[in-house]
Amino acid sequence: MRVATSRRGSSTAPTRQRVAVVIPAKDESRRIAATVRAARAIPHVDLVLVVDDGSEDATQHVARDAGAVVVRHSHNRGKASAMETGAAVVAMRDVDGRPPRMLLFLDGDLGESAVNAAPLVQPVLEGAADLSIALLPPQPGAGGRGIVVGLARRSIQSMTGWTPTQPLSGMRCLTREAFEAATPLAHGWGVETGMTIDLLSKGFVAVEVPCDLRHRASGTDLRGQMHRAAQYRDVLLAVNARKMAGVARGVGRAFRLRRRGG
Ligand SMILES: O=c1ccn([C@@H]2O[C@H](COP(=O)(O)OP(=O)(O)O[C@H]3O[C@H](CO)[C@@H](O)[C@H](O)[C@H]3O)[C@@H](O)[C@H]2O)c(=O)[nH]1
Ligand SMILES: O=C(O)[C@H](O)COP(=O)(O)O
Repeated sequence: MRVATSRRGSSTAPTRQRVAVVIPAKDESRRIAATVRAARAIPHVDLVLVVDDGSEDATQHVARDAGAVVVRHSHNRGKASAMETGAAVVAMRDVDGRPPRMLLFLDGDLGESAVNAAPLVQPVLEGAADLSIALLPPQPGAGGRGIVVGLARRSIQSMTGWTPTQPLSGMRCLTREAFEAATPLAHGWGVETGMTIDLLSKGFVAVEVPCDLRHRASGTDLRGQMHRAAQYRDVLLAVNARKMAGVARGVGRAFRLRRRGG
């Protein structure tokens, strides 16, 4: 388990704590049933919510038949938006007098391997971390050259001091407090990078946890390269927005100090 060098670990009571799995899904009808069934088998999970992000296939029906609660965007809005919708729906289904459910975000294409995300729950449940991020084994057919991953890793490193191994990994478990501190989420594929920067900057603790997960990796074909270009764009936008916000905060602080001094 790799631990970020940041402070703070929230003290989530281990008893009665429940976990909601949130699965953003766009055109995942081939794998979503196996993913949902496997997610339901993860200890502490009592709700599996699929957010169908404007799919053109039967994702919503297949997911419902497999036992998920399903909500749907009528138009595609991107992964980050699906995550926000999912968290809002979980909040509506939380019960008064019980702690809010922890959130476990899983991709829709994990299939049966989704059950192997279970080790993400424990560090957050025990309060050792606020955010746990899955470290995946090498994926068959993956065609990445590390360009997007490198951009995200270097950006997180320079802005927080922590060097994640897999900065784009979207399989992550976090407390509701941490999720709320990370909103509004960065758009689209920038969501993981933005979330990690925001949470570590605010003193939350992140860990990376090895999980034996398999997903549909992007290849080297045109589709794969187009996908990476979109990822690069979104990660860059997320990082630049946070850098600008940092500059604005610095200017504001200097201005206030000057006024106080004068
Ligand atoms: O508009 C979209 C596109 C995708 N998805 C879902 O988002 C998840 C991840 O998408 P995927 O196509 O599998 O992307 P990958 O490139 O394989 O994703 C890697 O990189 C992303 C960041 O760029 C992370 O979000 C992922 O967790 C990580 O597996 C899947 O469940 C998709 O169905 C949406 O909800 N809306
Ligand atoms: O295939 C991948 O690992 C992601 O799409 C990121 O691509 P990258 O190789 O440019 O980092």
